[in-house]
Amino acid sequence: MPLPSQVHPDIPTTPNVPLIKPVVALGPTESVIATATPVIPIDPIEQSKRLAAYQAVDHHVKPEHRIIGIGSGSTVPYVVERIVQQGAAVNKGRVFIPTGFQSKQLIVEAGLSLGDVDQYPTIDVTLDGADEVDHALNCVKGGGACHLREKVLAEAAQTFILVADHRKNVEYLGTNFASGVPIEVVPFAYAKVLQNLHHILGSPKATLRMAIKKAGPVVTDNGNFVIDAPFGREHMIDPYVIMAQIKMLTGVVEVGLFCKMAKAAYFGNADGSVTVRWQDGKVEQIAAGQTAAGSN
Ligand SMILES: O=C[C@H](O)[C@H](O)[C@H](O)COP(=O)(O)O
Repeated sequence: MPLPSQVHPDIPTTPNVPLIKPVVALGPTESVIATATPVIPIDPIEQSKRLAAYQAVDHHVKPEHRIIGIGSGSTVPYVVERIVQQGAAVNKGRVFIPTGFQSKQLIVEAGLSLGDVDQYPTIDVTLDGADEVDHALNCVKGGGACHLREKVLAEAAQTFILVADHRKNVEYLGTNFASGVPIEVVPFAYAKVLQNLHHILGSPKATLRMAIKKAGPVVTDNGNFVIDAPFGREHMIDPYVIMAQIKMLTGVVEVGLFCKMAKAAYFGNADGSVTVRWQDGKVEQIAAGQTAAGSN
């Protein structure tokens, strides 16, 4: 996964600054026809992600932090972008632990030092994206099939922080992210796990996740398959029970339900503000002019 400026070439690296065409020196025989420089608007959802990521990094990635977990998903490139902005001096002594191929690439391409959780089973802070987060800070993860490693890094972290845009901020899981709970399974067990999900745990629409540009199923960074299992609201009001039941099925490696693991969740809003939900239920609104990205 490339850095944010490569993912979205129309997005300037400094928020609120329009993209200017590069100036190219002309040769002596060349002339130029004056045209208005196009100002390409920043995608509002991308701006929301960046707001959340910047604010979370500014609050939780402190100079004394040495071991930092980097999660997966579309908001995480902005986390890395902000960490790089903290400067080479502070980043020199740090080690960054990825949750998968995407974050490993982000770390390497940003020139940061790479480590792994088997070397560093205690992490100062992990920042990660989410598919949805409820008001009790339960969340669905695994839309990108990274949730096994993500959960290990979340557990290893002294502080686990979620970052996302406002669409992920929901009262109940399954509100917008309807494809279901991602479940990583050992390949040879997938049919039995599916049968158990359909007939025992009450998810008749559970399906094996298929790849888009490859014939066959999605294969995770760990060589496993993923099942997506939708559950009704009655299970999602307090998802811990269904999470534990799914995890008990033989062949299941990890469930993409993270129950009350995060200390805080940062959501970038369309109006440029950031909503912060804390573990203790407190909700903080950071006004547009007060956000880290807004003040840049
Ligand atoms: O497996 C992927 C991770 O759990 C992601 O953090 C999650 O899917 C959110 O990704 P995105 O920000 O791309 O929606």
